[in-house]
Amino acid sequence: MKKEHRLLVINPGSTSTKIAIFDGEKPLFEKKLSHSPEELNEYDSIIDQYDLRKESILSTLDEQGINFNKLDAVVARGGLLKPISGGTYRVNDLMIEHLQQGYQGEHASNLGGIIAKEISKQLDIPSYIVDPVVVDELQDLARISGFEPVERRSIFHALNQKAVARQAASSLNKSYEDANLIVVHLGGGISVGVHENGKVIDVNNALDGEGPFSPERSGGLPNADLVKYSETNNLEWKDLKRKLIGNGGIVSYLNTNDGREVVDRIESGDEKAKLIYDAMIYQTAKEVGSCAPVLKGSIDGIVLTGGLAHDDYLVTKLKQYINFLGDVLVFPGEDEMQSLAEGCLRVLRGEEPAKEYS
Ligand SMILES: Nc1ncnc2c1ncn2[C@@H]1O[C@H](COP(=O)(O)OP(=O)(O)OP(=O)(O)O)[C@@H](O)[C@H]1O
Ligand SMILES: CCCC(=O)O
Repeated sequence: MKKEHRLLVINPGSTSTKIAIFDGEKPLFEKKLSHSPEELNEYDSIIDQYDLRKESILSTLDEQGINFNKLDAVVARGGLLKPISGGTYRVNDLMIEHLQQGYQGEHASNLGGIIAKEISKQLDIPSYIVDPVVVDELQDLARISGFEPVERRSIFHALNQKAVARQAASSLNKSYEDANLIVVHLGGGISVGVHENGKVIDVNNALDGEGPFSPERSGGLPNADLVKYSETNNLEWKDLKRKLIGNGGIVSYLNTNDGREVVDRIESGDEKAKLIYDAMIYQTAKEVGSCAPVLKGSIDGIVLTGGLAHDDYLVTKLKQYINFLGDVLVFPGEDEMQSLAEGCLRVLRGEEPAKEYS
């Protein structure tokens, strides 16, 4: 029998580092290494967490008795690089430089490629990243913001959106390259992407304040009021960023980022929780609506995914607003580890060439 490729998969998130060993498509071992706020607060920047995260990966694999010499490749979630098209990229020196400097800002996934490269170098095997958050396939029209010095940027849940869009297209008996889909990732942040024939031609920048508010992020805010608020409170961008990303959205109104807690509060009669949660659903529906003309109404399906898509209350309400636009398909949660492994396997098996970051 042909030997399967064995992979180490690394996915650094804001409060955890997920790791897995895959034999082909099959996960042999998966673990979420949690990092407490106290532990992370000791570091000024995410890049400074490199040793902490790398050591916790290596010691966990060691405890599990994983034989590093049997690995064929390391694959990681990539970070805020230059805008690039979707696909699997070999980690190269320029990528490492840009991940270290945070080319488009700070994000936990900046550590993914760096740690992958370090481990793979010692084992003399290749390392890759797949569909990082900066995948940029925007059509030119979508880049225009309305104020010349500011260009719209594509920062979103590319890995999960692309993986789920492929599944949705296949369930519609289409190839991803032939399908027109609107994909709604409902996570700690919310991104709504227009997938036309295998390219995400428009999407809200879900990190830097476009689109609906979400459990942890404010989404788009009225410009003048935001500037007045920051001047009145004497806030620099780094302070404001902390309030809007991480402590914005539902957190700022209800002091929790947990959708399950909000739903429990609504069920026990909390009117404020209901108003805020309903408003998040309403804003998300408006964002979906704004995508329909991009496809000129030719929509094969609207796909709901991410953690909040597990919630029947949200899915039912959202469907009431958007059902008229087309069939709604629900793929709750995300499977980023599997998507990373599959992206790497497509390259190792020669089904797709590895892209070069340049
Ligand atoms: N069954 C559920 N019902 C309601 N909310 C849920 C359920 N499962 C997860 N959630 C909520 O989904 C949200 C996103 O969780 P998830 O863990 O998918 O996102 P994340 O990985 O932290 O963020 P992102 O997807 O933006 O990277 C959280 O508010 C979480 O509480
Ligand atoms: C918007 C990119 C992914 C995330 O941090 O939520």
